[in-house]
Amino acid sequence: MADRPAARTARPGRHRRRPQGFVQAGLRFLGRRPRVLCGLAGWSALEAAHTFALGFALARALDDGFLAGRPATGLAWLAVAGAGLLAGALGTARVHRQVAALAEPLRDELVRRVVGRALHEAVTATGNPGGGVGEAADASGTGAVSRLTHQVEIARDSFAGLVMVSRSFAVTLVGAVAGLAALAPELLLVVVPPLLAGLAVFAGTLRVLARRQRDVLVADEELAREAGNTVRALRDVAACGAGDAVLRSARRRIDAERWAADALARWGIARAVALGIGGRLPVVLLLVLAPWLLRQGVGAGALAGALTYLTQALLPALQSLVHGLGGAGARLAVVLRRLREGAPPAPVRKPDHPEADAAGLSRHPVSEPVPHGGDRETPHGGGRETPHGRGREGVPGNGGREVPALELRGVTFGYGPGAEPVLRGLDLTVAAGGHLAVVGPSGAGKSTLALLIAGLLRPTAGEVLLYGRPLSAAPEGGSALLCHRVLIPQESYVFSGSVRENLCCLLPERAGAPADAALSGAVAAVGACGLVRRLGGLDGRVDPTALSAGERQQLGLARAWLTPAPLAVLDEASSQLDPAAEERAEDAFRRRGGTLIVIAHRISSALRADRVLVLDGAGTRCGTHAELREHSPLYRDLTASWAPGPRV
Ligand SMILES: Nc1ncnc2c1ncn2[C@@H]1O[C@H](COP(=O)(O)OP(=O)(O)OP(=O)(O)O)[C@@H](O)[C@H]1O
Repeated sequence: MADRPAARTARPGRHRRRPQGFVQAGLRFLGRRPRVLCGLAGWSALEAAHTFALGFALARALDDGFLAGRPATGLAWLAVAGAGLLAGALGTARVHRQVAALAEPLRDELVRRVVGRALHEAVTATGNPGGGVGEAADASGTGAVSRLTHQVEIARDSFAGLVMVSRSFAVTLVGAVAGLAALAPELLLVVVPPLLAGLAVFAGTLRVLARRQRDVLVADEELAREAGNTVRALRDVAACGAGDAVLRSARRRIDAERWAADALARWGIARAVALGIGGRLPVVLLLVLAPWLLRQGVGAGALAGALTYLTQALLPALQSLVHGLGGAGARLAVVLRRLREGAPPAPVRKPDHPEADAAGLSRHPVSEPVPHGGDRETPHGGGRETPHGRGREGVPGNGGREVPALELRGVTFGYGPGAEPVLRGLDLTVAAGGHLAVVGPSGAGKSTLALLIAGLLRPTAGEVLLYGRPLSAAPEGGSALLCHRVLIPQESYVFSGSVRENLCCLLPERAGAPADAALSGAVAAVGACGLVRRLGGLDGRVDPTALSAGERQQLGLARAWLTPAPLAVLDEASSQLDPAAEERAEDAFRRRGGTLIVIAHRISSALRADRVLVLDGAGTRCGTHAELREHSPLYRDLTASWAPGPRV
């Protein structure tokens, strides 16, 4: 089993609030309904009479009727038992109505509270009590109310079940004890002590059993929620290379659930012991002590009647009580606690990025006031140096040599064993903090190079090193590389969800939820404020089909800008933006710090870089703009064809 301590610490349902709150609230609720309670008691009395008649009439039918040679009397007593059965059935039917008269008002009261609170929170969260509730708040409010009303339904059913089992046990106990006393008081001496002992064992372990049951319920729900989320997000998980993280998280949930189920099973023994002592031991004692009872004058019919009380009434009622209180009771406690606690209040943040504020982004509250990584300054705050800034990148390697951000050593790559290689024996070094533009004619292998740098393709020969570490050492799939490099392709992947979700999907799990300021800063940096404002802010919905290619690129750029990866590779990632917007986006990545590699399609992009790599098969060269203008005929041709036109 995986790390059990983790499962323990994350153990669900470890609630500190004392359950007396619910008991008191429940008693107050019942106290306000005396008529219903009286009706319930009256019909329950009819049921108790039925239980009484069950054993008593049978005993009389035997002792006074059939065993005494008076079959008519015996049959008459059996008729009494039959009438008791009918009366009991009538009582049970009426009891159901009375229970409904208790459960329905409970549901109404809970629904009223839930909806009232959800509305209140929706209005205060938007800070607009005048009725301007935002679309996002609207949507989340509706979802929350729908979830909570579903929980209310569960609470109602659990409450009704709880009332039924506890009432039924009480009624059966009264009817059976009265019947035993009427048959022969000696029978009580045999039956009542073990019954009380069993009840005491059950009562002693009830609280811990309910807690264990609650743990299982909560763990079960969390596992189901995780599985549901994973299934819905499969495409995103694959796209973000988050398979390992999702698997780890699912394993944690499974372990937590297994631990909770094991613990419940262990405590389930206590339940079996209570049932054995309270329900089965009296039967054994009755049989063992039958000779003594007969000597005390207890008739054979009375013994049969007592056995009937035990096996037909008390044992089933005790079973229902033991299982019902553990199951429905625990479910009710969990649901009521959730309804009482509701969603945590959403703090409204003050805007701290002027541009973002102008875009109206910071007005949206965050659900959790978690900063984006405790030790991480936002890359966007007031021009501060970033974690992926040159300071961190310029780590001297062995022998005092600064480790380059990227090294390609004799890289050859072809799409298939027999295919002509796209790249052949390519050597390239990009210093930490450097800015390289890659140019070349269509089909030269620029995107292939970007994929090799990102570790999404593996070289046929040679080696790619990121910050001195060979990519071949990183596990296949890319998720382990998310902290080192980010690749922004031309076709930006945007999915249905909130703007926030679209921005955060590449962030490493351990970084936690980023602060709104960090998200707004990323949006502002790449010039996407107008777009995000139009979408409704950070919690606005994204419909990929309703966005232009350029808008999708803006979201992709902001998402990449936000990551802590020190190496950013832009593969024509701003090709759909106008030149000014593209310059702004590239500029944002340069100011972000770290190393930048741009697959360029405009001369302006190449001019902004420190160095340019011209991919041209055997004529591949790397140098400054001026050097290449002098030594690379292809570069001269390309720059001539670029100016003044926009594309190669
Ligand atoms: N998945 C693939 N399978 C087989 N061949 C491929 C694949 N992807 C690209 N190629 C081929 O590899 C070569 C290089 O393609 P690549 O996309 O890297 O070029 P590029 O320089 O980025 O082109 P462009 O500027 O048009 O995007 C091309 O001949 C292309 O047809």
